[in-house]
Amino acid sequence: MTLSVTDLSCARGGMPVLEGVSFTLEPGRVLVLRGPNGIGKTTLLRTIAGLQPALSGEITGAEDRVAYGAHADGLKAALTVWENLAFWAGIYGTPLERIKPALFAFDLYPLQYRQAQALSAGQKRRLSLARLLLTGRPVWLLDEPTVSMDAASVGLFAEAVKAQCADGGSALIATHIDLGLETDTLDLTPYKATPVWEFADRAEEEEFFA
Ligand SMILES: Nc1ncnc2c1ncn2[C@@H]1O[C@H](COP(=O)(O)OP(=O)(O)OP(=O)(O)O)[C@@H](O)[C@H]1O
Repeated sequence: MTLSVTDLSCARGGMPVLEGVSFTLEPGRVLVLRGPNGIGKTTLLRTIAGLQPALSGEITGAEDRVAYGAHADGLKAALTVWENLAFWAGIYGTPLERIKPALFAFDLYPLQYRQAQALSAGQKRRLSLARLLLTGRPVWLLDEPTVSMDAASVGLFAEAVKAQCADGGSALIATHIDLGLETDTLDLTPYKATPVWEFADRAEEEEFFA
């Protein structure tokens, strides 16, 4: 099933951020979100994930079909790597046998008994991404998934995305790096919302903050 976004407008902190965003994401495809810092990539992903309401527009094919991987790792610090994955499997009703392949996919097998709080930043990121494999969800929504990861880990991630797509899934990924995958690209720059209000000049801004 295709994820379809039509004429979507969304806000952050009560301020409109993006207006009139439309795209489709077909099964088997990867769509990379581009645009400068602050343009609204996170806001768009959160809106599609259902974590915040849209201002207007329509999203179809999301609902309980998406797995959202945020910037933050969102791990349970005191649980081991294996326990974190088991916790996640429990939430999604995924058989525990699926944990082992997820450990291998992100080179976490040797670390499986280590508490999450004792992992390096890149290892935490790998664990966070390994959880996606336990969701069984066909559409991945990922926000800067490769931050802190070395080249080998980025390669593992790219392989996981490829496998997800080969399995009929898809991924919408906000990233500034080249994943070395065949992807489509959506630059959000043209969809920047008209600001409700802006400072007329520097003097007005300085006066406001004085
Ligand atoms: N918690 C928040 N409260 C209010 N405004 C926010 C909040 N987080 C972000 N914003 C604002 O919302 C706008 C969109 O931010 P968003 O994080 O979606 O952009 P982004 O494209 O993901 O940026 P980046 O590339 O830096 O991650 C920005 O103007 C930002 O300053």
